[in-house]
Amino acid sequence: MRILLIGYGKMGRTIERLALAKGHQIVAALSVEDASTLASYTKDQVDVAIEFTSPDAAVSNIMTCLEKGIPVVCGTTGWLQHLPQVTATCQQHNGALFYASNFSVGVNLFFHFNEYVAQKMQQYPEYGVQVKEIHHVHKLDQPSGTALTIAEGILKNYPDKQGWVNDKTTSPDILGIESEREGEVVGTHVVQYTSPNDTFELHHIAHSREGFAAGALLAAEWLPGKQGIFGMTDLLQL
Ligand SMILES: NC(=O)C1=CN([C@@H]2O[C@H](COP(=O)(O)OP(=O)(O)OC[C@H]3O[C@@H](n4cnc5c(N)ncnc54)[C@H](OP(=O)(O)O)[C@@H]3O)[C@@H](O)[C@H]2O)C=CC1
Ligand SMILES: O=C(O)C1=N[C@H](C(=O)O)C[C@H](O)C1
Repeated sequence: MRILLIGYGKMGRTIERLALAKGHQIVAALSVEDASTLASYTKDQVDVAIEFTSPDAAVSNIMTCLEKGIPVVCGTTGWLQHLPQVTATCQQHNGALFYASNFSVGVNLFFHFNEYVAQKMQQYPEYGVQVKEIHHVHKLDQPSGTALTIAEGILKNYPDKQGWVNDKTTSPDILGIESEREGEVVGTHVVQYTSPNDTFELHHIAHSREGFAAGALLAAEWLPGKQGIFGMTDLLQL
């Protein structure tokens, strides 16, 4: 497959390494300096684009790909408030977008179990629930996209909670998401249920970025030829 990498940082470089090992071709790897060249690529040159940049750059990059008819896999987090606008452009151009806040298979299993556990635990009000995420100090967005997906899975099972707050809280009306930035931590997510008598946790620790990159490549192999907006539940048997 001919892959256009948009973003050539920690994720872009990891994806490049795995893609070459699988026999794919990297048409180009664009960093900030090359951002203006994105519009020069056509669907005849590129089978799929993989976008891992920054919250500020993602929407414009996705829109350009959709307008040019290039299927795009996006892992950048922190831009979902613009999803309605992106969805409209995708429909208008009969385009294809694959987005996941986290491409790791393990985290997507975690998402699945998180919803199941929340559904059970909301029947036991003596347990308070909170989410915690820990990432490296270079991360631009907070809370992490993964923590927001986890929060969504909890909130849909806790109708009395009105939303989330990016802090620790003991309020029963709101879900607390605590964010910590520490060294080079790749990505750690915890859902904790605590009662006066005990605590139990769902805990996911990413040991490297390879799991994210492998999932993004699987999505990129799957997406060409499809139309619409897709996510990991379309790709994995969960
Ligand atoms: N969904 C998932 O599974 C995962 C998502 N992520 C998310 O992916 C994003 C990127 O992460 P990561 O690779 O670690 O970050 P990095 O900062 O290491 O890399 C981002 C790269 O994108 C470049 N860039 C910024 N704007 C543009 C643009 N307009 N065009 C082309 N390149 C651009 C940056 O250039 P410069 O360095 O010059 O600023 C940088 O090299 C983040 O939002 C992160 O949260 C990360 C891991 C997994
Ligand atoms: O910025 C990162 O590094 C990561 N970002 C994603 C997120 O915001 O959830 C996924 C992963 O945790 C690493």
